Amino acid sequence: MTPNVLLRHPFSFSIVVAFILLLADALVIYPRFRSPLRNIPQTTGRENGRIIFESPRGKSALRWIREQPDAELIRIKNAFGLPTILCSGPDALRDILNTHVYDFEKSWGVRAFLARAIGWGLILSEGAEHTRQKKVLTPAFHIRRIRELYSLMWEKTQILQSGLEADIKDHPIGSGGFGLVELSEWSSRLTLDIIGPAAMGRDFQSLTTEENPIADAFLEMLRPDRSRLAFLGLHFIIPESIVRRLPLKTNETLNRIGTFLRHTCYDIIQEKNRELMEKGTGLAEYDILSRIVQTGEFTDAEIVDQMLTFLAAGHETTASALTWACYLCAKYPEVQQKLRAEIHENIPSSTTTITWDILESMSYLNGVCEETLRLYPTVPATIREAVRTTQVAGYTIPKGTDFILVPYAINRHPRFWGDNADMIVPERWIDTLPDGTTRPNKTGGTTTNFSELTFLHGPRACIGRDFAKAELRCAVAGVIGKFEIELCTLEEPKVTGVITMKAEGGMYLRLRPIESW
Ligand code: HEM
Repeated sequence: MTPNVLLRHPFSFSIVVAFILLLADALVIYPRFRSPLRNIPQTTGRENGRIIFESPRGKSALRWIREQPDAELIRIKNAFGLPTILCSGPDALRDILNTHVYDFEKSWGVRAFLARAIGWGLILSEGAEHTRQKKVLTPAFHIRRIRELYSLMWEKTQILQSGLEADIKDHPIGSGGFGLVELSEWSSRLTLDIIGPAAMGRDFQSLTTEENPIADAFLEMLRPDRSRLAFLGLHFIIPESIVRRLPLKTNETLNRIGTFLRHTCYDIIQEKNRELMEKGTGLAEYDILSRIVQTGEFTDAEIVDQMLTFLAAGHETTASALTWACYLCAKYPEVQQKLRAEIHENIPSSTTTITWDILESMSYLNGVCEETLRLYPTVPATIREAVRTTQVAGYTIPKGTDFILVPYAINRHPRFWGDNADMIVPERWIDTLPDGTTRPNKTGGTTTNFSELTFLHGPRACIGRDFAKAELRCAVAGVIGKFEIELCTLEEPKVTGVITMKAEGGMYLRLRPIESW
């Protein structure tokens, strides 16, 4: 179309001009002169897309935060030049996680992707429905209930010890009684065998059986490889309803595993319903499922989704934390030795019965677990979208603005953690009282809760936080008490993972049993 043609067709001309003006407004005038986001400090270049593929996820965010240490918010351009906002200061985090928490939701595409793996349970519910579900489910995670589970957690940790001893014998390395052990799969099996009975009264026995379809299903579903990451990335650009119809192998795998896990959960729920009919409402209140069934608040289909959520969110996460705790102990032998001394002082042998007050009073154990969760937050990044125009740290945020929250970066922010933010310092989490005794503290010596985002905060915080911390304490005490651990290479493990932080190719470490414990 030449200009002459346009002048002869004024209507077409106006449409073209209007289109050019709209484009110029959207790409140049609005972002530079009118957008309420324009005053937020920004990074240079278009770097957002990296966050999905980089290793570790959150590395770039940490760099941006360190470049602008006092910023509450940082503007990043995504692959299409549109802004995504990184939350980097305590006021912004408070607004998003507490004050205006329901003005933010996880974007639809990512929720739809996650739903195929973890069901439409609590994690993916939003707004009033989330408030309702959280209210009903929270009592099942009361600290009193968690403490009742310590004996189950310790019993399973003892089974893990036997499994590791056998593995060491089968895979000797060098002289001196060491064996080469891949820790991440053992950790996964341990946490699955704890969440099974705790969540649904079903012992999957994955620590003792070679073939375990449930454990294998989760391992396959969450297998961290580039095709899975690329598949996740697709959900940011193509609607999920289209992605799920593409002839991709990942679609086939997710459908197959999803159907298998759903059927398994459904069968367990039917069993639980029958038990409830037979015994009336006096059903043992041991597992989370029994409690949920007895509330009468959810349909069977909804309970299947909640169970899938608890199984997925409740096992890979803590397994990852245990794996990184072992890695850190191998990397820092002085931390390992100090921790073992505390464990042996408080728990005379691996066959001793433990109680929650013993485990919860061990300051150094608490410090090592907290530092692991800080340095290797299982969920290194998560996203939010403003579902209405709102305010964050004094900035007006238009509806539709995308946000990223990056525990990996916040947890290593020198503004909160000082110059040694990247180092493991368990002592941060220990208070020394005037009489010289020590006790664990909850903030790592920082002045705000928002210095650590591993479990987030506020109404959307992880419901399983106390559960995970108890489980981690038990498992770390059992493994470090019973085994000396060494690195088998000085090379840093490459961190990967679709949602959680995993070591690429597994976490191979050298282990030697401590016979005297
Ligand atoms: C080290 C272990 C764990 C870590 C680091 C962790 C981390 C998180 C994070 C960051 C979230 C918020 C995600 C978001 O909103 O974007 C979350 C939510 C959640 N987690 Fe965990 N989690 C852990 C263990 C567990 C366990 C053991 C369970 C269950 C037994 C669990 C169940 C959930 C549920 C149901 C939610 C949704 C809460 C809500 O939206 O209200 N998590 N977790």
